[in-house]
Amino acid sequence: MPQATDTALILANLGTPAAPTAPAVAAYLDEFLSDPRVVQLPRWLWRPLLRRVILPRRSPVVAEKYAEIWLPGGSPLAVHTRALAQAVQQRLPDWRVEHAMRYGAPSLADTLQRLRMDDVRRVRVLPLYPQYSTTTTASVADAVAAHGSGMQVELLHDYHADAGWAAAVAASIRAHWDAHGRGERLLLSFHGIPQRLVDRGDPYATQCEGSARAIADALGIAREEIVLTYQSRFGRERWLQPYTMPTLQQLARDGVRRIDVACPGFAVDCLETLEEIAMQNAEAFQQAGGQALRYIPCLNADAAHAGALASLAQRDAGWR
Ligand SMILES: C=CC1=C(C)c2cc3[nH]c(cc4nc(cc5[nH]c(cc1n2)c(C)c5CCC(=O)O)C(CCC(=O)O)=C4C)c(C)c3C=C
Ligand SMILES: [Fe+2]
Ligand SMILES: [Fe+2]
Repeated sequence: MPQATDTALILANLGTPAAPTAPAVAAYLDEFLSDPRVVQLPRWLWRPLLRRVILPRRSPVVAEKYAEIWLPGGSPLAVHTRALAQAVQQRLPDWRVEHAMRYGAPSLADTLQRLRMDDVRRVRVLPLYPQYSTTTTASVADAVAAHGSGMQVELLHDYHADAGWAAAVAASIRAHWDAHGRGERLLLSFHGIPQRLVDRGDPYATQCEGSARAIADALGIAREEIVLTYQSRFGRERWLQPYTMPTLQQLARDGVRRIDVACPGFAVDCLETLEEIAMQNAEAFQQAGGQALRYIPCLNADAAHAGALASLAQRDAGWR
């Protein structure tokens, strides 16, 4: 078990553009989509396609989406990740708690370097992905392996069925029900990944299922009362199904009027929750005949979230 002061905890998140502008989004997507953990096409084919076709077309469109959700303090993902790290720091006064991004700033490389300069010897890296995926968690592991030399660095694999985390998610759903009444359905939407990766052994889908079960248990409802879907498909190949948007549209056509949607695969709110779910999917649900999609925010810097992560950080099991 790590001891005081010479121990640090890094909360590692995906990263986000520095500004809601096409050049900043292009720089971010360039780094993100060049990661072979994320896109597995051969480099000679993918690099020119990305640089010449995808970034010029996609960046201005995506920049407008970021502009719609941008906060005074920056991108929501950055603002909430920072606040979460501060909340965890308060619960771990003997640790040094930092946050870092896999893509963009503050980078994992710079953060590890700063800790090394300050003679921190033990670092625990907690990827802010409750469910393990090769596309996310393993990519953080790659960066840590590349930049974590000279220190004892441990990484948490996942916390998809952690009781404290599931209880925090359940409490946020209950609070939403108390404030707004319970909708006719509860839908949990997770970020998708290509089905191909799951077929090759990525445990992500199994862990998303496990999370839904843990959240149902913590809510005291049956798993069957939850609809589980996958969002944010990128590219043309088959991703994990069922897809979020067509499922919502079908539910509306089937007569569901009010639906509650939470995104427990995202530790903090970001483009994929605030724009894709709370704006785009909410509109599609209404256009298909639904009355209201009520989005339940991510845990963000909630006390229960910070408490669950602080207790994970201190635990002996799960780190390697
Ligand atoms: C929560 C886990 C995530 C998994 C798994 C994941 C896989 C994955 N994502 C892409 C492509 C994109 N994702 C984008 C945004 C985005 N993705 C996650 C999380 C996961 N991605 C988050 C938290 C965000 C939001 C970032 C923010 O700034 O708010 C984007 C960028 C937006 C866009 O251009 O649409 C892309 C692209 C792939 C290809 C993939 C697995 C193969
Ligand atoms: Fe993504
Ligand atoms: Fe998206």
